[in-house]
Amino acid sequence: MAETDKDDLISIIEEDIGDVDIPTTLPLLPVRDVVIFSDMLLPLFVGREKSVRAVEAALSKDRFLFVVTQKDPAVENPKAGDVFNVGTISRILRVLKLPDGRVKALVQGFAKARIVRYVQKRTFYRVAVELLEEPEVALPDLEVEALMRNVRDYSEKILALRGELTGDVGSILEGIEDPGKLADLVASNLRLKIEEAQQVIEFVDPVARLHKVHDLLSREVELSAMQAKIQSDVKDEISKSQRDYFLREQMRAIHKELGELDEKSQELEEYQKAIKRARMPKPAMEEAIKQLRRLEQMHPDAAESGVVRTYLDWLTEMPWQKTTKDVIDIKQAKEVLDRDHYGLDKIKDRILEYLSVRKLNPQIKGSILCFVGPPGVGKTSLGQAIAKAMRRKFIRISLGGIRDEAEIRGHRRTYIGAMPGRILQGLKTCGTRNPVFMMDEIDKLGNDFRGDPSSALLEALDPEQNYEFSDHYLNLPFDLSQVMFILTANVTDTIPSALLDRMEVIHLSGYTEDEKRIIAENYLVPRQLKENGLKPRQLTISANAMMTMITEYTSEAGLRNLEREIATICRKAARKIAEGRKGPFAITRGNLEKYLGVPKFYPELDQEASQVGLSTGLAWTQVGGEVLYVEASLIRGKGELIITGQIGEVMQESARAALSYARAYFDAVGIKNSNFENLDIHIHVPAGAIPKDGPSAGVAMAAALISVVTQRPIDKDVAMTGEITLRGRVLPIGGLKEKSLGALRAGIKTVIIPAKNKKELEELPATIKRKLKFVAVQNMDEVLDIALLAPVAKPRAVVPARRVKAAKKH
Ligand SMILES: Nc1ncnc2c1ncn2[C@@H]1O[C@H](COP(=O)(O)OP(=O)(O)OP(=O)(O)O)[C@@H](O)[C@H]1O
Repeated sequence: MAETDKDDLISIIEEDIGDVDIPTTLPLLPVRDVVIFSDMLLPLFVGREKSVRAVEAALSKDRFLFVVTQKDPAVENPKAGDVFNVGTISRILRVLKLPDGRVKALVQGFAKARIVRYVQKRTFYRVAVELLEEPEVALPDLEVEALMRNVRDYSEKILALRGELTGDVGSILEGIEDPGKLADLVASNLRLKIEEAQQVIEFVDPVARLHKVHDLLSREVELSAMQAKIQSDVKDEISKSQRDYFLREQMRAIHKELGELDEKSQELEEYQKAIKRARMPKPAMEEAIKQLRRLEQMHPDAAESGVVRTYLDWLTEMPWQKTTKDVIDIKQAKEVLDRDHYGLDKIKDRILEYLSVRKLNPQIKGSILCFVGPPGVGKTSLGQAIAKAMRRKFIRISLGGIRDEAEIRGHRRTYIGAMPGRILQGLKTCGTRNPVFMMDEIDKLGNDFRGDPSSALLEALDPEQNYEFSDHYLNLPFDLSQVMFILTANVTDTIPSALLDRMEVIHLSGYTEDEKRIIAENYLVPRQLKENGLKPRQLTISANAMMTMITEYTSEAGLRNLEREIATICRKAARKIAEGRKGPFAITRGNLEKYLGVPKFYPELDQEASQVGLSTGLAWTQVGGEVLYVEASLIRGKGELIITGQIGEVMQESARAALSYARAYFDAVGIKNSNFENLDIHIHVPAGAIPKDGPSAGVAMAAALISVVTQRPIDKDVAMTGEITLRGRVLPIGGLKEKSLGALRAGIKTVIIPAKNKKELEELPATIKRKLKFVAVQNMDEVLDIALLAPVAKPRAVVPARRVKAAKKH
């Protein structure tokens, strides 16, 4: 058997064999796994019996052998067809007989030859060969030189990539000028596959052989480069993570040595404790543990781990079981309500009844309270007082402008930056699951393609289903049934009806000027003094000054702006004291302007004189009651009705009804309707861009129309409210108290109200009734009797020239 010892250095020996006769019949030595090229030195272990004989035969003669490669290295006893035809005539340079019968021989390739026939086949093969003479290459040849240069470069590159490049390789390669020899040397050192090496040897023409080697080399360069890259990438990756791992382990060992926990274990342990502390219901606990496991397996820097941590934080910080103990002492609750709020007797009673029921039946799934009223009338502070009375925590969120369902119910965790909805956020902030939870501006809730927040809200508020409210972020049911929800709104019309059905609406109306003064003196001023660091004796505000502030510096149903003005005075006084001035400061009507600047409102001046075609209606808006002026005029046109001034559909219809009534009236009083054929009737409801709607201005519109046609001015001190029918009946309206307060603020003296509203007068504060004269009417005739003054000119249905011009200009 002939085996190559591939690890032995194979090098070239330039030996002149010119004077040696190369025989053409030689013993055959089949070898496996190697192709021997001319000039190549190769140590061989010869073990197979036939091969040992062949070696012995060679040694007994001139030491020449024909070394040829087996096609299949696995064949133990190769026959004629099992070896390639082309091989190398080689000479044994040295032999060593081994004790086990094997022979170690060092052979050197001499010349390339092809087997012509098998001469002897018995104990070993002997073959007759034909020498394959290489054709001469005519040098210098540019192409051959370029090829040789490339082959040298490639060889060096490959050896470098394999890490086998030694200093002398370059010079050895440089030293070979024969293209055939270069091809052989490179091929023999390239660790080619047997088939490829055999292909190379079979090219007799040296240039063709060099080409083949060149092709093999270029492929090998690519392969080796790729291999090297992959290896280095893998190595980099491995070495980085190994390094990190190693460092982390070291840190862990150090911490352990110091009796401390490393950051990760510490964090995990803390979460574990927090999960226990949170006393979650079973499903939440299971989810928390599952997430903790996930976190444990994650690399601390993985992006996903942040998401898991935030989720765990939420889970563990939610007040799953934490509650405050309700103390419902009705007497004490009354004290708290009275201490913080003046008046509001009916509302306080209603709240105390609500609390009493809760005291007797704590499990009651009662309705939800909803405070409705203009801004600054104490809705929020009543909510706070309820919380205080029950010793519950108080939390307040505003729903105004919320359009996205996710604001209520949270975003799914798959979104980046996902968060639970406002309700759970609120609960987490206050830390108990039974707070008084106030939701402001329920009437300003939006609704669009992002979902309907009101349906999510309904789920949260509905006592039938809110014991397992499901927030998209938490994705676990949370019990809201212990929360006491209180909603607030300015009006009820825009509250989604499904919500309104479930609420117990408590109306809070605005305050009269006297009430405001009393509240200001007893509640707002002491609070503002305290907040601004002043002592009561350092600043006093006279009753007169306070009244002026109420009438000339604010014009509102509630107390917001008044409190702000008081705060301004306190701040200014505080500054003076801080600057070293000694008090006390007394604010009087005389020096009020020094503190607050010029008055902002002149209520008495709203309408200086009674005018033709100008009536005063009363409106009930989001900010309380207000006067509403209605102007009517006749201009040349085609008998059309023009209505302007941001008014809603109901009010427009009301204007048409008023016009129809007015026409019937003109007929009745003998004014020909044919007079209007060339005239347009224009009704305008001025005062800002505030949208106005509702039917209760019908009476005021009819009065303005009749006034402009009859040329009788309308008494400026009279305000009117009521819906009108085509036959002139006056129908009832809502919000009488608010409207009366609005009328008072505007300096009105007489208010015409529908007869059906008369009963409500009993509930109005005495101060209002003292200052305002109420006249209840059944029909429009009565209104006209009270409101219209004597005509300023002859009744006519034509337009004064001055007005036509003005109208044309526009
Ligand atoms: N009856 C009252 N007695 C004492 N203080 C009052 C009374 N009503 C309102 N206030 C005070 O007036 C201020 C404004 O009230 P609050 O903030 O409760 O109004 P609100 O109705 O909630 O207004 P908004 O609708 O704008 O939220 C508060 O400082 C409140 O304490």
